[in-house]
Amino acid sequence: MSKSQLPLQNVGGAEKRVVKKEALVKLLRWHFGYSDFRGKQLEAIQAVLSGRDCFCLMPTGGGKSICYQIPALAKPGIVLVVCPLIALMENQVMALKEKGIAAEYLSSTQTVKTKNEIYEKLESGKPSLSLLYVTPELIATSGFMAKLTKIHGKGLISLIAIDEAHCVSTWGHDFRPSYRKLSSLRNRLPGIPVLALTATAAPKVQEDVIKSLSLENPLVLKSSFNRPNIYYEVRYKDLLDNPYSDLCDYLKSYGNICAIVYCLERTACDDLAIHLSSNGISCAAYHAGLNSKVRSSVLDDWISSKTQVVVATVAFGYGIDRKDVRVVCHFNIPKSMESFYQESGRAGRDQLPSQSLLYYGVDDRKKMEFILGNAASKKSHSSSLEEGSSKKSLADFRLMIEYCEESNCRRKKILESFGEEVTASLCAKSCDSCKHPDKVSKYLEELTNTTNSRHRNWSSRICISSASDFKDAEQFSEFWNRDDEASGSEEDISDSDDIEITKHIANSSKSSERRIHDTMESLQRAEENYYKSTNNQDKQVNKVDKNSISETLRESGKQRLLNAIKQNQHRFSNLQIDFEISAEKLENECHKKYGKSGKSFYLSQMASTVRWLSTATPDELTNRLGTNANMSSEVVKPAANVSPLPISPVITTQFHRVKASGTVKFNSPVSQDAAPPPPILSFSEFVNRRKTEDNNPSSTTSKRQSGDGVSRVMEKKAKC
Ligand SMILES: Nc1ncnc2c1ncn2[C@@H]1O[C@H](COP(=O)(O)OP(=O)(O)OP(=O)(O)O)[C@@H](O)[C@H]1O
Ligand SMILES: [Mg+2]
Repeated sequence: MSKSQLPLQNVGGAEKRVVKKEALVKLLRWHFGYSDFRGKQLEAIQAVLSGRDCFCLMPTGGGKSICYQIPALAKPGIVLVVCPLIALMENQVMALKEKGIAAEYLSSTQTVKTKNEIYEKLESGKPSLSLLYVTPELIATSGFMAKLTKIHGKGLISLIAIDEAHCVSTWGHDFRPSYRKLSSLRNRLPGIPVLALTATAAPKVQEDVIKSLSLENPLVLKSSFNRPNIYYEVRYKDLLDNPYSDLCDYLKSYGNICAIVYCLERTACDDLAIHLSSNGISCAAYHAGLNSKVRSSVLDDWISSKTQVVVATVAFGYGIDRKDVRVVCHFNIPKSMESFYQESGRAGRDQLPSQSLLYYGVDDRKKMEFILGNAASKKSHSSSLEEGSSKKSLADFRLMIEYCEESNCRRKKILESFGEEVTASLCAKSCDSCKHPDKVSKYLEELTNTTNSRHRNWSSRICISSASDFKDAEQFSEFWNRDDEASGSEEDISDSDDIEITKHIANSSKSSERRIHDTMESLQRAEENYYKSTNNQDKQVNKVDKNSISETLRESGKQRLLNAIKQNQHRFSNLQIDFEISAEKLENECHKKYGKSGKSFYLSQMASTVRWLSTATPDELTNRLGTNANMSSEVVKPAANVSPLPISPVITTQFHRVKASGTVKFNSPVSQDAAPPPPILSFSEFVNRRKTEDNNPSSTTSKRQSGDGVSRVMEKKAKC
């Protein structure tokens, strides 16, 4: 594989040769459309490109992914990315492919055929891949490790990136036993730099990550964890007449904004989602109790703005990159400051004013204390390591209680809990305690009085309910399941969504191959049973009725596909197709394939078609409409003057990768002359401005004109 010609510069002596900033910025602009690097991104990229290990600590939404995605484009070879969740890998790979970057992931959810194709690519000796995403469980298997060693032997691995690296540490809030096995990568793939990335700032976790991954003299980069665009607020359930209605009014007061509401239990998600929906809020529930088809459709609808609010357990979150989440609400107190920071940090990834709202209730607090205490007492019978981590869970939760029950600055509390020293003025009245100190003090006083007067009732109620309700809560909430993860399974489904299967595998004492085989069989059996039951109409009349596809559903399906085509029309602008007829053809295809199997299969097929439309090339769309759906030739006419594929401005070898994937965007990146960032508006200013723009669409004309894009691309090509 030929080396790229990126310009190098010497820093502090001849040995330290780093890639020049200008060349990297060009790549960033070309592939991602961003005008410059943020925070410590550049330093991290330069470090790993020079062959140095790096530990990179950046806040949620800070842009950690770019730290390994740019090296993948700057240097020949594959960047191996270890990710904790399949959903996260899928999202990132899909987004990269949309940008014409050759990325793949390997997971147990893929078909054997797809996996084999990727393995063939890897073993071809000249893989066109830039990034390969894998689960930590896959890395732990001897079969995959042997493959990696072989690829490494051919000099084809350029970097190992460990995303969400705090999962390595038992001190972190999301410990994953399989992450600990990643230390073997250092010995098995010698000479390859390792980049560990996390948004978890506890010093103990940092030390543990560096040690466990055997990072050698790493460059340690730490950014401030402050999220200045998030306003923090706590509301007290015990002082509200009806917290459900309060949340409903709160969301409505901002109009049709995008939000995530976190609940502790699955049933609470369902109830709250029903309540919000019945009050006119576009919303859906998401948790591991729903089948994967439903979850996938909820996710699709939310990402494509069809639904605005998702009411979810912690199963929802990692790697979901919707930038315009304006509100993250915790309807129950989270288990630790780290979880709270990660989850609330999903708001405002576009850096615009956003809100974190936490509903604190004394009942919720007791429930969580009970759960954590229970876990601690179970573990006190196990190893001292586990016992230590359980005590830590209780101490972590204490910080969350303090966050809610103290009248001091909330932002300061968050940052100080991560060991960051901050001045009182940093907050600039962007939390309720700083903005309305008198009100917050009054509420806390009322809370103390209320809890004191209700204390006796509570303690008896809590004791009675604890035996039954809390046991149920343990079964239907998500966060502790990660601790129960199988530690040696072949390739566990790295998704909290698949807890049942993982647990089943963990409990089995069979060989790993046998376990995989069993899992595949049980999945197949479940699918066959589903088909049998839906086809057996005599016995299952009610089920089929419930599952039937109405004309209204089909109409809304067509509309959904039409919207998806329109959203992606910049890519299909060279095709002379009638969007409505195309949507109808695609819907017909879905209905023909899955109509008989029932609503959920039909919906999931629709969802996957929407996803497909977001990455399909004009040719792929033509083929699908032309052959699969018998599209008439009048409808699909490929334009005669299809523009040639653009060439990346910096690396010529990249051209082949881009061309191979065939999904180059014709829209050019943003202007090279970076405009100064707009002033940060207050949250209400921002929402009001959006409302005005919505009412006056002519004020926001589209800037994405493919003609401009192509000519700019051609200009760049000429410069090259
Ligand atoms: N230099 C940049 N300029 C503008 N936007 C950027 C830049 N780098 C990244 N982003 C955008 O910021 C958002 C957050 O990036 P990313 O998902 O990598 O964050 P993260 O640090 O991994 O967050 P999390 O901890 O939640 O996983 C993305 O939408 C990404 O495209
Ligand atoms: Mg990330």
